[in-house]
Amino acid sequence: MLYSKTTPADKRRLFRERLATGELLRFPGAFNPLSARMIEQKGFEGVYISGAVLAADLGLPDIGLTTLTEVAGRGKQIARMTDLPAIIDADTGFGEPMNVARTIQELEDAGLAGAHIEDQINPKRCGHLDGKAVVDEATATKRIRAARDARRDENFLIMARTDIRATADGPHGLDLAKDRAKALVDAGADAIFPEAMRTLEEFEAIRSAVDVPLLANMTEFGKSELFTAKQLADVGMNIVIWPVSMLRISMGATGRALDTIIEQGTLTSKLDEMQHRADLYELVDYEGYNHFDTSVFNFEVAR
Ligand SMILES: C[C@](O)(C(=O)O)[C@H](CC(=O)O)C(=O)O
Ligand SMILES: [Mg+2]
Repeated sequence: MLYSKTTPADKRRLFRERLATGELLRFPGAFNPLSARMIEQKGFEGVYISGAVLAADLGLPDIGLTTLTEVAGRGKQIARMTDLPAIIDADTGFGEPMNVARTIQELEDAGLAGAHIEDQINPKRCGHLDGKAVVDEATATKRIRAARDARRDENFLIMARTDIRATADGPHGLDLAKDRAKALVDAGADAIFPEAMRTLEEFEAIRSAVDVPLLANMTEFGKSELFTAKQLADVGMNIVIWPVSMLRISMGATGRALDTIIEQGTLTSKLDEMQHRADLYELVDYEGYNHFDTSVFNFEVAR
């Protein structure tokens, strides 16, 4: 009832323990606090909070328009609704290394279990678009050092994302990614997010280059093929995200429902696709609020 029973410090500790097993942890993207509860209810290991979704939710493109205050605020709303660890997309850290330091402390205070900071130039763009540019190694590693120095809970996971793969075609791009990943680990990154890997072999190449947990991004309509959790586990990935997928599914369904209203004047034909009132009430633990007032939940919901 109300919010997570697990403290942020415990979430981080438990997350680190789970990550240390080397198994693949599945982090679907929560597009709002309620969907984080559903991710937990279904039995996933964690919740991902996407910058692209946060921007899209505000009707904005994913080009670094959202601010630290907005991202930390939404991250807090989502993280507090689940006992699962939540990892948030901190883009480029919202500025210079000094800003990265403040970002990490704000995200710790917001109850997140970790964040990724990427090596794109400001303003950043979606990792799966063409024409990205990255900062040089010295600047990228400075961001990660600043993040490490700033955190007060050593279990807060600092993940470095590198976008360098897509800046060059073919094997050269992959070599750049391997070198950048190594440099980021040397700078103190706890984990690496190699962005826009094209094949399983590319994930494998990063796996053999560094010895820290690796994240695979299974975003749709992008540069990576969509692999199964099993395929990614088999090449040694440790976290997989479906960052925007649940928003895409929901918006797709919403568009079809709006068309149905236009065509049929009613949503009766869509009832089976809807989350039932009873399921919504269960998800928000309506009944639990009787603890305060026994008249809060005193009705039956017919399915
Ligand atoms: C992971 C990502 O950074 C995000 O913000 O969710 C995006 C996802 C996307 O735009 O599909 C990215 O890969 O850049
Ligand atoms: Mg992003």
